[in-house]
Order: sequence, then structure tokens, then C-alpha cells
Amino acid sequence: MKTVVVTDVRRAEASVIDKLGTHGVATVHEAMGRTGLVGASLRPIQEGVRIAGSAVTVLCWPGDNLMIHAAVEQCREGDVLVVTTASPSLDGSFGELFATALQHRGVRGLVTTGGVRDVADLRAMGFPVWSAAVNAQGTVKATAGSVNVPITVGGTVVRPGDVIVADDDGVLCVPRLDVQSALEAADARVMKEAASRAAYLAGELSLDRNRLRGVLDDLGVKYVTTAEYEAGHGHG
Ligand SMILES: O=C([O-])CC(=O)C(=O)O
Ligand SMILES: [Mg+2]
Repeated sequence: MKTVVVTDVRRAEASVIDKLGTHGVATVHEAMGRTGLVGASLRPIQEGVRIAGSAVTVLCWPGDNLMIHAAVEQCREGDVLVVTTASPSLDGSFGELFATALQHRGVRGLVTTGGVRDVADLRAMGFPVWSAAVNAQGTVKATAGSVNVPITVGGTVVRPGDVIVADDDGVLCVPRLDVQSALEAADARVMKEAASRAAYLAGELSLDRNRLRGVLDDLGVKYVTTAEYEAGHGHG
């Protein structure tokens, strides 16, 4: 494969990215038809932080962070760095020094299928990270890879300029051309959930609100007493 650094990434409009970032990952994911998650294995090192930003993608060789060094130069205010390796590696290819350089450039956070280190410093400096591991294992700077090419993260393709939303629930990738429609669908979902929340606070049951009694009935789920259950009824 040819190794490249693509320098002219198309980004979504900043105001739309910021508005998307007011919604949680779960909300936007649902609004997108339950798509876009990059898998459950990338966890935040911090708590209670949500970011949204434009993806700068990095494909590194395992055990090698050369292309992260190349990617820093391509990052702008409002970006999120998204790193993966050509084959699985949990080495600690990213730490406080990279975070210092990225924070200086206005980068909002890191998403990596690899490991990170210096996590106490990363937390103290408020640089948000979602990673597959915390791992002090060092890496070298010796092998070519690519910056700003499509990469696969947790089965989802992340293209440069896609919008990353990340919070305590995980990491979501919104394709760049779908950002406006995802925002509108997420806004609508927030309204719907607000109405449901008010109804639940008033004592309404989700079974009734979502017309689920008919679903249970169609599936043959029976309501029985303990005595009936213990007598062997209500099974299967
Ligand atoms: O330098 C490295 O290889 C990764 C690291 O620890 C840092 O960025 O601080
Ligand atoms: Mg370090």
C-alpha cells in the first residue's frame, strides 16, 4: 500500500459540529438508525467529558508512532485525532508530550485502537482520550504509514473529516455528509425523550407509552401468578 499524508481534508461546518456535540453519543447513534459506533472496546480515561470534532485519521505500524508525529502537523482547531494500527497493537504510542502539542493546536481529543500512557498527566491537563488500553510500553519512530486516509475502527470506517462524537458511553463516527441530517434527527430525538421523561415522571409506563403490551401479546408472553408458575404453567 502506498503511504501518504493527505493535507487538504474537507471538514464539516464548525457550528454544526459543535451543535452535534451538545447531544450524547447514545442519542446521536439512535438518531442515525443505530449506526456509527466504533465498538465497545474503546474506553475513556476520564469521566464526564464529551467532545465533538473533525477526524484527522492516522494509520500506524504496530509498535511505531512515526505517523502520529506526522499527523500533529495536519491537525487544526476543533479536530479529533483518530489512530489505528495496520495490525492489532496495544502499545503505548501516545502520551502527555503528544497531548501537549495537540492541545496547543486546539485539538479536542484522541481516539485510538492502541494504548496510551502518562494517563495521570493526560487527566491533569484535561486532554480527553478514548483508547483500547493504558500501557506504558514504548514505541519507535521508524515505519511509514498514512495520515488522512480512511481507516477502520471497531468495524466502522472513519474517513478524514467525518465527525467524531465521544463521551462516557463510547465513540461515534458521523459521516461528514450526514452531519446535518444527524443533527436534525438528534434534535428530534431529544424532544421525544423529553416528552417520555415527563410522562415517566408522571407515572406512565413505557409499556403503555410505546404500545408494547401488544408486542408482548403477539410474542405469546403470558402473565401468571406465582402459584401458576410453580405449578409448571407459564413455561415455554
Ligand atoms: O513519546 C511517545 O512515544 C509517547 C509519549 O509518551 C508521549 O507522547 O508523551
Ligand atoms: Mg510520554
